[in-house]
Amino acid sequence: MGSGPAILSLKDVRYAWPGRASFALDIPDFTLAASESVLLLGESGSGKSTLLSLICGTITADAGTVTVAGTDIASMSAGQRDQFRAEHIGLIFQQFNLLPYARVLDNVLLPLRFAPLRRARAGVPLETASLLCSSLGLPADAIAAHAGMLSVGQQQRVAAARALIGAPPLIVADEPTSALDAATQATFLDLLFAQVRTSGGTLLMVSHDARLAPHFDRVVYMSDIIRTRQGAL
Ligand SMILES: Nc1ncnc2c1ncn2[C@@H]1O[C@H](COP(=O)(O)OP(=O)(O)OP(=O)(O)O)[C@@H](O)[C@H]1O
Repeated sequence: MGSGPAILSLKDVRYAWPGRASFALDIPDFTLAASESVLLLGESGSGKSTLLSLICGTITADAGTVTVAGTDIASMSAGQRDQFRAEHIGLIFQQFNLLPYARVLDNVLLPLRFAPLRRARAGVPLETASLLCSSLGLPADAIAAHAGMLSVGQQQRVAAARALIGAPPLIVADEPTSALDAATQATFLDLLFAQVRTSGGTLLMVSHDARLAPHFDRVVYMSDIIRTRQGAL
């Protein structure tokens, strides 16, 4: 379990998608301590991805504050938020979002292009990228390939390496294991956790799959942190 200052804090956050009166997110208090791993469980449509978008600053709250690594997301311009996200947040998307025609290592190095501080933390970037890939269980021939040539499980590992490079303080993963069987999923999580511990980062993963729970320091249910108004006017 993590300790020390909060790496993520949401206070009295409210958000409604423009033109979508039927869904509103209302989060009184949600906090992650530095270095903890948290699984956020919720049903489809409960607002997990919306919450991640608020944390990443791709959307901004209608009310309340979202603080990441001590910075209030709303205090920045859109451009500053993009820069801040690149420096501080490692993202693993549901569909991985790899560039299929780019080499695996170029995919892993991509976040560093827009984040000089993160790049500086990555040491010798190409060596670090290669080491991360092999630590996450990618064989040498896969590391040398174009990302689009890899299996789903291998692409997931590339996506994890891309999120981890340069040790961002917050790693955010949107159901990255949903396409995989339970054994492959467990192996991946073990490798991911080992790397997150090495980097000292905080991991927030959202999922609807309660079987992942034993891997995490803490499990939080969307229903415990949100007040939603499904079907409200
Ligand atoms: N870009 C968007 N524009 C408008 N409405 C959206 C958008 N993204 C999500 N929503 C709406 O917000 C609500 C919550 O969706 P969200 O994707 O956050 O849930 P989720 O828990 O991540 O679901 P899933 O597990 O299926 O991915 C839904 O009613 C959805 O239709």
